[in-house]
Amino acid sequence: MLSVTEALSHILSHSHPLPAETVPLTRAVGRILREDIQADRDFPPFDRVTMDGIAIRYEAFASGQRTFPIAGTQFAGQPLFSLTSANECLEVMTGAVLPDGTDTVIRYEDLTTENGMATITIEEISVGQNVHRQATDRQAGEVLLTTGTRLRPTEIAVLASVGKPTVAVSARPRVALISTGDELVGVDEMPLPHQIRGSNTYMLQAALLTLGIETSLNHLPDDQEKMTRGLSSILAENDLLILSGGVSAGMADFVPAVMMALGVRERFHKIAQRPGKPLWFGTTDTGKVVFGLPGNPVSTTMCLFRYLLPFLNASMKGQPESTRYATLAEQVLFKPALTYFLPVRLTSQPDGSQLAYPLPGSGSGDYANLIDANGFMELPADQSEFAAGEVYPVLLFGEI
Ligand SMILES: Nc1nc2c(c(=O)[nH]1)N[C@H]1C(S)=C(S)[C@@H](COP(=O)(O)OP(=O)(O)OC[C@H]3O[C@@H](n4cnc5c(N)ncnc54)[C@H](O)[C@@H]3O)O[C@H]1N2
Ligand code: MOO
Ligand SMILES: [Mg+2]
Repeated sequence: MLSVTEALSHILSHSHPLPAETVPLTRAVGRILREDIQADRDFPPFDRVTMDGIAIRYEAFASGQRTFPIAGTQFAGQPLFSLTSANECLEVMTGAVLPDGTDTVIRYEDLTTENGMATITIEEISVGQNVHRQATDRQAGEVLLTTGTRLRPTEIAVLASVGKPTVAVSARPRVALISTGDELVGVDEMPLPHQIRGSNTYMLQAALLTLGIETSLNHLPDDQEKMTRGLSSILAENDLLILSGGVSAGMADFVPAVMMALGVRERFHKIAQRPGKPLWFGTTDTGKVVFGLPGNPVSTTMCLFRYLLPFLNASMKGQPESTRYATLAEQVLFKPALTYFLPVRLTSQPDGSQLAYPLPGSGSGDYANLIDANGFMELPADQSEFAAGEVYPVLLFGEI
């Protein structure tokens, strides 16, 4: 059986880079940038006042002057004023350009004003205080964001600042999510005693939406013929199919056979892991990709984080995410020669480390257990005892 890393490299070898497209900035969050972004101006573009108060020439203060006639006011958004007399001051507001002829700002809390005069009431000031100097953060022409960056709200702010009403990002794959199983009913239906409401495709849809990927929700029954017909048209209209269920050893687990009948070549079936062992992966000659995720909800979730998200990231030419690690809080024993994805509750410690408390739950059907967990810890297959204090990689639910 394939190991986790072998399976992932198979999967990544079948990711085809998607083309770039231009989208409005207002729709770009979560998408992968496909152009380098330069600073069009210095950051900040002018000497920026950072406190409401008065601007003076430091020399005047250093020579003993404490009371300054107020010669005017420089508001934010007004063109540059000049202080004509070195012994006067200008009132200045946060966000304003520092007036020409001044170099230091004293906040209102440190002065009094009366009859058009400002008197500084503190003894210690430093030259240049309360001024955010032009170009101290970034210089015009500097590359701020590189292609492959996933656009978070903080990057959206940078794009707005440099004047990008539209931005080049990776096109999104056409993705169909397909639940299978006669026991499943819709979210708006009342299940009979032997039925359940399907949840996996909703979980997958939510995960992909955070990457800006829209998906269609589909359902097919455990009927080989109906499944073949349904999947044939879904395959024709999509680049990526993500199925849930129907991939293990049951008499109604038709997904691998149906896929092969539709010309999807099996690249692998089964990985030495728990949960998620029966993962099925296939591709067509035309470059379409099919993930047959195991139906048990914890397996589906684990396969999303370990395989599907890296695949999508590679297809959209995103910069690889760095591996996260945490420290196991308690001893764990796991005998089978399988990589064990253990649900854990991560807590930050005062020393800055992350402790992972095991939440094994009652198996891969126990998705309520994931409410308390905030990630999976990946425990290697060649070990059966995992001691408290050992450090292992973690997949964090909050990272998407
Ligand atoms: N004889 C064997 N039986 C099983 C094996 C095996 O190796 N030999 N593997 C087990 C493992 S491990 C897993 S994981 C499951 C995988 O099952 P399938 O992918 O075939 O999925 P189903 O049989 O259709 O369903 C399994 C389970 O998941 C529930 N399910 C399915 N879809 C959804 C959905 N959209 N939302 C919520 N829950 C869903 C379904 O009701 C079942 O309870 O097989 C083991 N069996
Ligand atoms: O490997 Mo399965 O995913 O235990 O239920
Ligand atoms: Mg099954």
